Amino acid sequence: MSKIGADAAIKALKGWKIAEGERDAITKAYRFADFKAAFAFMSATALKAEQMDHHPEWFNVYNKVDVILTTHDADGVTQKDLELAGFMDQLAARLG
Ligand SMILES: C[C@H](O)[C@H](O)[C@H]1CNC2=NC(N)=NC(=O)C2=N1
Repeated sequence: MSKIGADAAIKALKGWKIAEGERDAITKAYRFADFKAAFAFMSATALKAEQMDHHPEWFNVYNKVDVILTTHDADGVTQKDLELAGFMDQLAARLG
C-alpha cells in the first residue's frame, strides 16, 4: 500500500484535518447524540476494521469519538485510510 499523504487525503474527504505531530496522519472529531450512538459507530467500525485489517486510533468520551488514521507500514496516509474514513463518514451520517 503506497503512501498518498495527509494533504491529498483531506482534499478527498469532508471534515478531516491533518493530524498534529510528527506522523503523516489524518484526524476527525465525530459527535453523536449520545453514548449509544457513539458506541454503535465504534462497533460497526470495529467490524469493518477487522475485515480490512486496518484499525483506527480513537478516543471516546460519552458522545465524542476522536479518530486518527494512518498506515504504519507505509509511514503515512494510504488508500486504506481513505477507504476507512469514507466508511466512517457514511456510517456517522446514518447514525446522526
Ligand atoms: C499486524 C497487523 O496486520 C498490522 O499491524 C496492521 C493492522 N492494522 C493497521 N491499522 C492501521 N491503521 N495501520 C496499519 O498499518 C495497520 N497494520
